[in-house]
Order: sequence, then structure tokens, then C-alpha cells
Amino acid sequence: MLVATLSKRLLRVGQAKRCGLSLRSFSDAKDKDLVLTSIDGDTGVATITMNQAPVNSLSLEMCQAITTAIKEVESQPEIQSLVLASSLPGVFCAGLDITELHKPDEKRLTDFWHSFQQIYFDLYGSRLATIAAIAGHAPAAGCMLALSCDYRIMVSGAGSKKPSTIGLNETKLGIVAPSWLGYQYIDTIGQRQAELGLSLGLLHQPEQALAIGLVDELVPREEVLSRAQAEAVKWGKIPAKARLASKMLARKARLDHLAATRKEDNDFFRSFVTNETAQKIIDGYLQSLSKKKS
Ligand SMILES: CC/C=C\C/C=C\CCC/C=C/CC(=O)SCCNC(=O)CCNC(=O)[C@H](O)C(C)(C)COP(=O)(O)OP(=O)(O)OC[C@H]1O[C@@H](n2cnc3c(N)ncnc32)[C@H](O)[C@@H]1OP(=O)(O)O
Repeated sequence: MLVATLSKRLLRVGQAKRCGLSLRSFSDAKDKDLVLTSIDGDTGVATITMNQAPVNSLSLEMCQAITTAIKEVESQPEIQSLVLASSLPGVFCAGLDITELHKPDEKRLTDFWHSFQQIYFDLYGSRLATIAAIAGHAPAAGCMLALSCDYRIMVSGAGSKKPSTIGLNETKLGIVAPSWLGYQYIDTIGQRQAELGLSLGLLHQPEQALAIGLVDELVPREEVLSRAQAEAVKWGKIPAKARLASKMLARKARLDHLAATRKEDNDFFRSFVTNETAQKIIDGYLQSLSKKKS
């Protein structure tokens, strides 16, 4: 049902095959699915919708589901563009699932960080034109998902009592964003704004995010998805090889660097997170999140 609301003419598996598209799980996906993938049969735009209530936090399984969905879409040579969206009102993605970092099992923690790195490779390095439809909060790794796309459309904050926010807030939690995420920030909003944002752990309201170039457009909530899909059509019409080569001019060195240092990055992450001080911070943060509710 959910998927049916996402686009005017979504294809079921059989229809998709007749159109030469062989994506497996979309409009017949179950609501329990962590991500839902659909293809608009009129435009050929794919939409991957994160669907992990309550906040689309990135657990190991969620990271893997996002990667699988991107790979499925990429395997369709006819598809040139992709929208990344959320099914949850008010939240795009709350970042890493903090419970993954709390008293972790070492093997699972290693797999978890590996799967998060993998999203960076798959989304930031995707051959597809990628548009983020940010209709809600996007802190930390949620911001990373948006930064990994080619174009970011966010819900406007105008007239909202509690506007959505986006940014890298890790330092506010006493943790540090990994360097590759920091560089994505610098590459997108420039050295000075990134230094301020990273050091102070700033979460920006939409108008501020637009002003510093963290997002590209603001639109009313009800238009975020349709506007992103329209933008995806535009990007999908650019000659694909030239578009990808241009994207790689800006991104290849960053991707190659993480590929070369992936294991060290994971080792560092693991030793950082399993450290007693970090565990105290994570424990306190989890408590503050649930206290906020009560
Ligand atoms: C030198 C170091 C180098 C390398 C590596 C080292 C360090 C570690 C990794 C560094 C990278 C970190 C990146 C991250 O992504 S960290 C995560 C940051 N995310 C946040 O701070 C967001 C937290 N959440 C919120 O602010 C709000 O939930 C949000 C604004 C998104 C939505 O608010 P809303 O009011 O709608 O919902 P809540 O009531 O707050 O939440 C509902 C339930 O969801 C739980 N929740 C929320 N966020 C998370 C999360 N990120 N992980 C797990 N669970 C989350 C929340 O506790 C509520 O649960 P219940 O109380 O209902 O059980």
C-alpha cells in the first residue's frame, strides 16, 4: 500500500519484465521490508524508500538492505536515476543505529562498520544520478546518505514549529565523524562551514542548510518526493558516461582512499567504540534519547 502512494505508475515484477526491467521486490513488498524499491514505468526513475520505523536508523541489516537495493537498481541498465527517500513522516534517517555501538559483539561491530562503508562506496560512487528527498531529520550518518547523493531536496522549514535538521552532530555526542565523512562535508560545503559544523556539531535548519550549500533546494513537505523524482528525470537525461565521468572527477580519489584504508578505518572504529570512555558516552546518549520520550 505504501509503495502505491509513491508514484503514479509503479511497476509490478511482471510488468517490469515486459518493459525490460527485472527488479524483484517493489510494489509487492511487505511493510516489514527495511527498504522499498519502486520504478516509475513512465519515467524509468527508481525510488528507494527507507522504511525502518521509528527513525530509519542504520543497523547492520538496514545498511545491507540499502546496499542490496542500490545494486538491484544499478543492475538494470535502462535505469539512469534514483531517488533516496523515507517512508517516515518527519525523519529521513537518524544516522547510525546507536544500539549497534552499545556493548557490541566485536564480529557484528566489524560487519556493521563494513556495511556502513559499503553504502558510501555504493551510493557516493553510484553510476546512477542520485537525488535525496529529505522530508525530515537527517543527522550524522543520515546526513552522510544525503551527501552521497548528487542533489539534495529538503523539506522547507518555513512555518514549521519544529523544522527538520541536517548536519554532522557527532562532536556534540563526544564522538568524531570518520575522516571520509568529514571530507564529504568539506567537499560539499567548503572548508570554513565544514570546520564550524564539525567542531560545533551543528544541525542546520533547512534555510541555513540551503544558505551554506548543504542542500540544493527547499520545497513544501508534500512536494519533496515529486520534486525529487522530477529532478531525477532531468539528471537521467544527461549522457550517462559523461555524467559519471564528471562525478568521478570529484569523488574517485576519496573513494579510492577509503578502499585502500578500509581495514584500518574499521580497526580504528572498533577500538574507538569498544573503549570504556566511548561506551559511557554511548550509554548516556541512549538513555537521553529514551528519556526525551518519557
Ligand atoms: C575518531 C572516530 C573515528 C571513527 C569512528 C568513531 C566513532 C563512532 C562513529 C561515528 C559516526 C557516527 C555517525 C552517527 O550516525 S551517530 C548517530 C547520530 N544520530 C543522532 O544523534 C540522532 C538521534 N536521534 C534523534 O535526534 C531523534 O530521534 C530524531 C530527531 C532523529 C527524531 O526525533 P523523534 O522525536 O521523531 O524520535 P525520538 O522519539 O527521538 O526517537 C524514537 C525512537 O527511536 C530511537 N532512536 C532515535 N535515534 C536513534 C538512533 N540513531 N539509533 C538508535 N535508536 C534511535 C529513540 O531512542 C526512540 O526509541 P524509543 O524510546 O521509542 O524506544
